[in-house]
Amino acid sequence: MKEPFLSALPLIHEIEAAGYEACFVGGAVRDFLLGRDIHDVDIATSATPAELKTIFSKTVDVGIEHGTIMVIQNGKSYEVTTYRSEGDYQDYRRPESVTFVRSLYEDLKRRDFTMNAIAMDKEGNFIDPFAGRLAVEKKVIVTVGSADERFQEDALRLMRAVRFVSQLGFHLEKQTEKAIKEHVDLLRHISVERITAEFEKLLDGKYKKNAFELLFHTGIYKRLPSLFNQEHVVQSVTKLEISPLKELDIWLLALYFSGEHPVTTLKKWRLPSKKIKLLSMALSYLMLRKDHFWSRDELFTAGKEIALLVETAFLTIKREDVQLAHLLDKYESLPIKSLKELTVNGNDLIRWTGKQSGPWIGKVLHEAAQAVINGEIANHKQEIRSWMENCRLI
Ligand SMILES: Nc1ccn([C@@H]2O[C@H](COP(=O)(O)OP(=O)(O)OP(=O)(O)O)[C@@H](O)[C@H]2O)c(=O)n1
Ligand SMILES: [Mg+2]
Repeated sequence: MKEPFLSALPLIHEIEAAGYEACFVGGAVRDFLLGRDIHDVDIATSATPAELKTIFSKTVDVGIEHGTIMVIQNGKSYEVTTYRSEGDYQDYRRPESVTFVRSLYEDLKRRDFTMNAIAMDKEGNFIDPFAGRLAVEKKVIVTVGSADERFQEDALRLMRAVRFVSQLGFHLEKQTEKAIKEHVDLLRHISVERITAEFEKLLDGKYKKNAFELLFHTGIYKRLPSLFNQEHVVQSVTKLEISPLKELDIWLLALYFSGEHPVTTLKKWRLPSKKIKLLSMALSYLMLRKDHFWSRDELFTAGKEIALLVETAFLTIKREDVQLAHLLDKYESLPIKSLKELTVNGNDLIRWTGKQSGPWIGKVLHEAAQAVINGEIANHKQEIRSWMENCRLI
């Protein structure tokens, strides 16, 4: 056995010493079998939360209504969940109240996919009544028992299936895929926040092209908080497979293909306002890098055109530039961020040239602004004027 299971072992020993069962379950066991990084181990037990509290001195009620408490030991925290059974699901969402059971089998039976229904005991033996290990070996996502029932119990599982495709590169078993198609409408019962949380994991996955194809193929995309243009997204995602950008890219694409104001789209996904701000800034920076100096309003209405630009920007931007933080630092350090910040305006141009006002003014200002952004000249009135004269712009 390896970390982080090893440091959680004493907990299992203590629960067992008190006369109850305890084992590792869920994503940690699945990821262990796959050789993936394991973030947090989940422990399942036959002891009720009240019984656990008599065993451990430091506990926090993190999800006690679902039978989960957090045990704190040696400065680390572990989620321990009491075995529970299916059948308490209401309105196709997670159950409001749960029925605790004493049997591990009953607990594994109510889980979503066989790969997530494998338990591992303290000696590293697997308890795998639904052939989850075989599914992992075959890279297949298949529900535990009836697919219809599992999806009706909690419709978020539709999204989970697709995000596992993206993270793990697995494929959907036939019946499971059929049931997803049939139950797409159930997603309307699921909160936007939960859908977005799964979608963000999907965006972070290595196999997002497959996942996006599935979103369209199953019809899930119609139930997402904002619409995507299917053809454009599939094309772009194919390119993005080789793009070093991770979540930023698809969020940006989501904006363009929705054909509406980016902030409107991102609000539909209920992203935190800080994130919305960061994404708009990253968007502006990408535009500036592609020599497109547009006002915010123009930027927001340019839709498709921006999409094409960003696609090429993804492919041309240097790898070290792509970290969001790096991108934003660069954006912050730009000498000007809009035409209005240029020290020269249209009236100056008219005065200097004696010419009539017209579309030429915008073009000249635009070129000067781009030169300032590229660091060719400083944002000083006289310097800009000389530069314009040298370039025969005025
Ligand atoms: N809608 C859900 C959510 C979770 N589970 C079960 O609860 C476990 C833990 O859930 P969670 O931590 O949300 O997902 P993981 O599968 O552990 O994935 P991750 O690695 O992203 O945490 C899952 O493995 C699965 O057995 C479920 O049956 N149905
Ligand atoms: Mg987990």
